[in-house]
Parts: sequence; structure tokens; C-alpha cells
Amino acid sequence: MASLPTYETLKLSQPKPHVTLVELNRPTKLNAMNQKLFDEMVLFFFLSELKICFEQLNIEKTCRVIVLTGSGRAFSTGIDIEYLVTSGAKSAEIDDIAQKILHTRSMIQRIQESLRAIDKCEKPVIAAIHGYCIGAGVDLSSCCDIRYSSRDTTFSIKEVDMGLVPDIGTLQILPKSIANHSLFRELVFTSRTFDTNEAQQIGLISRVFDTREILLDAAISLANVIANKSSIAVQGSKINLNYARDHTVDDNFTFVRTWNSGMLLTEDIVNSVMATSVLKEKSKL
Ligand SMILES: CCC/C=C/C=C/C(=O)SCCNC(=O)CCNC(=O)[C@H](O)C(C)(C)COP(=O)(O)OP(=O)(O)OC[C@H]1O[C@@H](n2cnc3c(N)ncnc32)[C@H](O)[C@@H]1OP(=O)(O)O
Repeated sequence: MASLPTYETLKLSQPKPHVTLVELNRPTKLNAMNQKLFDEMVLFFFLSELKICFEQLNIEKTCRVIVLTGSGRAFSTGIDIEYLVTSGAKSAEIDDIAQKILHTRSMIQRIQESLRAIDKCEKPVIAAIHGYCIGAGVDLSSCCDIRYSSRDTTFSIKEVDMGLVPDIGTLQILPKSIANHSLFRELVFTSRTFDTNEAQQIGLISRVFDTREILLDAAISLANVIANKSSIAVQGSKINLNYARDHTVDDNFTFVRTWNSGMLLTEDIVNSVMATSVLKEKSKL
């Protein structure tokens, strides 16, 4: 990237070549997600910094893998409660019940699209979670491909305690990859806090590290390993994994057949095969 874009609620850096670190950047509010992150008026269209950022990274050639983390002492404590209250007040100003419902529906849609931009980004996104991961923080992490955590994290699928059905990822994406549905449902229905042991049991996170520093190093190292693989193969794998998650087995075979009919033409295959030690040795003979 010639120069990294700047945002109010996100901080971008490049810790390794082709690796972009995206930090939620409201540390004093424990990275609670506010209107700016979801919902900015740009050229009369509502866009969000999160959506703009991930759509930009999706097409940015110098970025192959993204690490998403929170600055300060938390990953994210979920939706900004002030934002939730203000948008509720806005809807109260509307008299017609159907208009009120349309207003709320479009607000939910904008927030869904903001977080979904991560799921739809065709490059792997690794969540490095620490401190707190609450409510929409869990939704946010569920939109990522790989989730690592430090041991200190407190998780909560908090929505039921707020009288809400989780609607931005936790119940829409996570159940497709969850390992223990019984425990997952218990955590959804009770909203109780849980630790990294239970987060690992349900399959929310794959690895736990002793400190936040070690966590971030591990996430960046993993990103670096992936960034050095064939980007055609990695990006194609994410596209096919997401497609497979959302379609039937027959559809998946058809999709990958068509996909690879084109992608098998890449020079990456020759280069990758030549790079394996067996062939390297043979070519010396
Ligand atoms: C249509 C959209 C659907 C989306 C739904 C999403 C739902 C959800 O996300 S539900 C979850 C909502 N989040 C919460 O209920 C968490 C609220 N925060 C806390 O309970 C505590 O902050 C916490 C236990 C996480 C940490 O406590 P601690 O004593 O360590 O810190 P605090 O002094 O409380 O927090 C520091 C400052 O951050 C502000 N803050 C934290 N979380 C939020 C939040 N979610 N929204 C707004 N502000 C938040 C907190 O007020 C403090 O600010 P200040 O007083 O200015 O220092």
C-alpha cells in the first residue's frame, strides 16, 4: 500500500510484508462499536469505516492477510450502548409504525453489512482477541476466519440479557462451525460470561496464549506464513470455504470444478511444485 488509509475508529499498520494489522481504535471505550464504525454518511450513501476498510483491503494488492485486534485492554465490548440508545430515540421520533420498522430494519442491515464485509473479504482474517469479547464483539470475531485469544479474555454472548436476538453473526455464521452445540446454546440462552476454556470447547477459538503480546506475535507470525503461500491458492480456498459453508455438497463440487478450470492455469502451481524439496533435489541431478 503506498500509504495506509486513515480512519477515526480503526488504526492500520503493516507489521510484515503483505500483512495488514487492523486495530479497533476506541481504547478508552474498550472498543465499543459506535456509529462512526458502522454508519458514516459519505456522498449521500451510508457506509461504515469497517465496511470501507475491508472492501479496500479486499482489492489492495499489497495486502494478503489481515490480523484484526483491539487497541488497549479489550478486543471489543460490543455495540456502543449510547449508540443503541440514540438510534432507539431516533426511531421514537417516527410516528408511522411501518416507517419505524423500516428505519430499524435499515439500521440493522447497515450494521450487518459492516461486519459481513469481513466475512466477504476474500483474504484470510485472523482475530487476535484479548481482555473482553462481548456481544457484538463475538459477532465480529465470528466473521473472521481464524480466532486466537489470550488467556485473560472474558467472553459473553450478551444479547439475550439485553432482550435481543443476536443478529450480526453469532447465530448466523458461528453455528456452521461450532463444535459443541449444547454448550453454545447454553451460552446463548444464559448470556453468562465464559473463559477461553469454554470458548475453545465450543470451537470459537482455536489457540490460547499466555499474554496479549504473545498472542499478537503468534497471530502476525501465522499471517506471515499464510502471506508467503500462493495468494491464488489461499484466496481461492477462502472463497471456496465460504461457498461450501453456504451451499450443498453438489453445488460445492460444481463451483470448485469451474473455479479450478481457470485457476489451474496459474504459474503459482509450477513455482510451488518446484519449491518442494524433492523436486529441488531432482533438478540438481
Ligand atoms: C441492531 C444492532 C444489534 C447489535 C446488538 C449488539 C449487542 C451487544 O453488543 S450486547 C453487549 C453490549 N456491551 C455490554 O453490555 C458491555 C458493557 N460494558 C461493561 O459491562 C464493562 O465496561 C466491562 C465489564 C466490559 C468492563 O468493565 P471495566 O470496569 O473494566 O471498564 P469500564 O470502566 O466499565 O469501561 C471503560 C469505559 O468504556 C466504556 N464502555 C465499555 N463498554 C461499552 C459499551 N459497550 N458501550 C459504551 N461504552 C462502553 C465505559 O462506559 C467506560 O467509559 P467511561 O465511563 O467514559 O470511562
